[in-house]
Amino acid sequence: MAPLLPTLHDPSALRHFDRAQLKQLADEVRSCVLDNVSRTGGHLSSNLGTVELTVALHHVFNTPHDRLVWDVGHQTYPHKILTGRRERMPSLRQIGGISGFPQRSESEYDTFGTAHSSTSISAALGMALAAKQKGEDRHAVAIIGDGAMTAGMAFEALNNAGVYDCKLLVILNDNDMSISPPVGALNRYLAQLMSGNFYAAAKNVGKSVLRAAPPLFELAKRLEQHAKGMVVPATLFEQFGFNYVGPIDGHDLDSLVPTLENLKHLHGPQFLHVVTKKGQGYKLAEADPVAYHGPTKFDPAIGLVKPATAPKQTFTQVFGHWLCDMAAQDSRLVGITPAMREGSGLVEFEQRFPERYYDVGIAEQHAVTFAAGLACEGLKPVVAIYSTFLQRGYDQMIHDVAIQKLPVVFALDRAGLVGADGATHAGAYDIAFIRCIPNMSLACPADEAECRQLLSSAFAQDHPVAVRYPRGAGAGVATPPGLEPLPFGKGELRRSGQRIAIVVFGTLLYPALKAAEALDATVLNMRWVKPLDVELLLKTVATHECIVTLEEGALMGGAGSAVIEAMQAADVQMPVLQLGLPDRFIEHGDPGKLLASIGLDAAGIEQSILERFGAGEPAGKTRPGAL
Ligand SMILES: Cc1ncc(C[n+]2csc(CCOP(=O)(O)OP(=O)(O)O)c2C)c(N)n1
Ligand SMILES: CC(=O)[C@@H](O)[C@H](O)COP(=O)(O)O
Ligand SMILES: [Mg+2]
Repeated sequence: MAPLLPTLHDPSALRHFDRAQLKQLADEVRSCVLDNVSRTGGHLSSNLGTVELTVALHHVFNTPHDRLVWDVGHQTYPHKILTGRRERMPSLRQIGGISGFPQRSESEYDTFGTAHSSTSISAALGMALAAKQKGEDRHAVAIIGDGAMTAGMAFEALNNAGVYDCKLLVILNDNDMSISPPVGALNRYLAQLMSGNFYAAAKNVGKSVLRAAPPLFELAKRLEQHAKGMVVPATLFEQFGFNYVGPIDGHDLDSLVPTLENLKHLHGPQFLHVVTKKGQGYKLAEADPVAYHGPTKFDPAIGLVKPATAPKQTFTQVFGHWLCDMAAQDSRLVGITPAMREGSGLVEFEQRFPERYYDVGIAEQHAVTFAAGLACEGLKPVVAIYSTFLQRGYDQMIHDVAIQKLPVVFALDRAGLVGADGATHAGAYDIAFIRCIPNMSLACPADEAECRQLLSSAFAQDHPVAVRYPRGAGAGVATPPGLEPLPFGKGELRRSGQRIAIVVFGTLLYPALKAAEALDATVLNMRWVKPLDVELLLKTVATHECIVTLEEGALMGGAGSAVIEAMQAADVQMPVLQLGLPDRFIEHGDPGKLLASIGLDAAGIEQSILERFGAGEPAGKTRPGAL
């Protein structure tokens, strides 16, 4: 049979494919996903699991007129392949290439930009009600995973949607997995829905009844509802006002296509429960969907292999070891993750201290307030959370933790640029949004050793403290075995030089030291954004002509702003150059190249300083009055 995929430049042709062609197409899409992800790295298991669903959706719905809204968006490679981006797949998640997530700027088929979870039902409801208000005849379909469904936001949207008569279809893609095995009562409930006789009965009912396409549609609908009534008590989703259908096999096009065709003609909010397998069709990913959730490049014939030489220790590993060591020393310590056990380095902690480990699901807001509750009772919670996902828990951090001055430690992983995931996942804002909160402190270790020490410093405080560290490895500085803290709120003079002082917050210390060699500049390693070591800062300012601040965080309101505020408060006038993340979103790509592209590597730092302050003339002459 001639391949179908190369002839498809958009989904219009596949609307006319027969079932056999759709099956062939699904096989080709699956191979295309595996082939490309094995070369580029990226999200694999979830994409292998959505192949048939994607084919069926583009077959049944008139996309992009009908809106497909994917949740998280890490499962949209089949969708990208079918919507004109197959040939760009080799550029996936690389600079200038296509994104690993849906982006409105990338394609008209990407109806809603996403990468943080649990937004799809809200956005699709907005689209469905907008269509209704404007008198446009279109469907809005939200496709949400069982993991993403655990977030409060998904339930806020269900609660709102259930009372409207609009063309909204919510598809729950239930693969019984989040990144790691799913947690919580909803998961238990979905497992019940999928279990035993009910699933078998519903599946057969679906096949015998739902295959009857319109014009027998009304009859089919009645039969289906009757059949459902016989085997299913009202589901949670029906209580929310949805018409619930399922569970059906999400890899079986013979179930998917007629079910979707029928649902398209029903009135009011519809809910379809499909069951899929993460990693479907690639045995290694089926067996270990966690490892293949977001693998780096690999040979599909062999699968992921351990590197021959031990890679450098990552900051995540430094945190994981610290957490276990501190837990062994202090029985009050409890560790919390909002569904990021592997990514946040909690695997060993869960094994060793299961009774002190809490995976709360994709529920960042709850994670923070839950920690506050634990702290109220004298426990010492450590919330391990990606900087970008803490954005979800901001009010909780202020209202539930900081105002009550509760001693919660926030271990902020993925601070700064993260690379291939791009702007949605960059930890760009935590310095700016944390340092303005009273009672909060914020530390930014320059390397692995300081990371361990500053975590100990944070844990020793009687108020909330965040410690931010980046994705991956740092300078490679060996961590001390003990748990000795570094002094609270104190930085260090790292290099003495002339005229220019570079005031560094975090891991950019190392490129700064290189730049400083060339410029003979002074370097301060500040370690803390808040409290700021004002004494060290002002002492240094007094003996220099110009100041450079450096951080891997948004410039606006960031650590550099804190330095300028401190100088203003002390009535010190001096030119200040602020280096950090600019006021624009930085797309995906290799993190080293991205940092270089915005001048945050050693050469870029040196060049920016030379451009601003010259190679030796007095700073006042270079930029009079600058601050
Ligand atoms: C707000 C937020 N928290 C955490 C994540 C990290 N994350 C990405 S995918 C995922 C699991 C999603 O599970 P599910 O929706 O079931 O999709 P599956 O991976 O099973 O296809 C998590 C926790 C995220 N993207 N957004
Ligand atoms: C889609 C998502 O949010 C996660 O899968 C994320 O891509 C993981 O990122 P890390 O690879 O940095 O853990
Ligand atoms: Mg899932």
